[in-house]
Amino acid sequence: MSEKEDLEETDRFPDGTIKLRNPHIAEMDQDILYHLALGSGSHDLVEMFSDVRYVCMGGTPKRMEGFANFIMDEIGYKLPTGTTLLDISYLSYRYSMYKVGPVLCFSHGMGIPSVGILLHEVIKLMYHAKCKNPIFFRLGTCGGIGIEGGNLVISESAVDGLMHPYLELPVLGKMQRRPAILDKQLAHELKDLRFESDPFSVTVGKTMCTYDFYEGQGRLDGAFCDYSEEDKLDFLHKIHQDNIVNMEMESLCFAALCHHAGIRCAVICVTLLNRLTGDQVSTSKEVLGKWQEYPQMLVSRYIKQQMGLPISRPQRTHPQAMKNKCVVTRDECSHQPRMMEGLERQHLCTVRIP
Ligand SMILES: O=P(O)(O)O[C@@H]1C[C@H](O)[C@@H](CO)O1
Ligand SMILES: O=c1cc[nH]c(=O)[nH]1
Repeated sequence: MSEKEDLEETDRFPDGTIKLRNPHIAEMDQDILYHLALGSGSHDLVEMFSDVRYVCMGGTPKRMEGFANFIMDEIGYKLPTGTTLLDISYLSYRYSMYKVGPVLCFSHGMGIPSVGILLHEVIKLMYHAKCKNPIFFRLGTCGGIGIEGGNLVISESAVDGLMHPYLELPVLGKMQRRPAILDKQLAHELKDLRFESDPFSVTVGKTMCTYDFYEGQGRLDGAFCDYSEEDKLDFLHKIHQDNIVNMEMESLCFAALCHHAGIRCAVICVTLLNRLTGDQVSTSKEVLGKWQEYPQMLVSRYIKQQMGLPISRPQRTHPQAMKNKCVVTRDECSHQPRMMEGLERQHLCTVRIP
């Protein structure tokens, strides 16, 4: 299988709108985006979504609602008078979806089947709405391989659990393969948006995308386990030597479907732990919540930069996060610090800032 790495102008129409690689859709009277509770007949998708330029997705509804509120503040977007931020897809009871000006936020659930279904419908949404040159981001969590918890990994490429760089899907009784290609330039542009003062490192590297959180990622703490700790560590060290820097569960499908649709995309995940030293996610929920905002900080800076907004001001806190508490690196804080469990380069200061 050989496929070009870079997207070309011909992957989209000259005006930047999506070329759908499915001749049947244009022939249909209407297209029901069932899992989004939207349809091309029931909704004016051009009116609702044609201004979308950035599509951001991550596992949980709470994270993506938090991101929608965060990006609203960051880009200074005001909702139309008399409206509040609503989950546009609430009637689907599957995924959540928030729109903040040119930014569309989705939750995608866990794993390849869930993100795959969502991507089919979001790509069709981009097509029906005539969105121009949309960029897709996955803002996720992952296990670091040789990277401690609370740091960022931007995927340069994605492989499955057998180190295959493509998504496999049985279609009509035959295995279909789609190369999982991510936009390397976008990955490095995002990395360059890290500030010195950020409490996290950013690694651009190869991601292993698995079909399971437990045995699929070589954990010893699932309901079942037929291998020893030595077997596990042999495997993790081996893939580490093959330049795998993290493991998660969606990047392969995300990269493959976006690339097939001619859409630039990036996967930015925060590590929840270093898998070379453990399996259980034992960091407090409060700290995990804060860590999950780190990918949002980079993506927000990218969006602001693209929109011509200033990004030089270091973001000290996230509105959803510490509710007016000072969250800065230890060196920056003049208050009396209270050290937080699991944070090496940070602390949560108990002083409220106005
Ligand atoms: O975006 P999320 O945090 O859902 O990404 C990873 C991969 C799985 O979906 C999940 C497993 O805990 O987290
Ligand atoms: O170890 C981890 C942590 C988050 N998500 C994963 O898929 N694996």
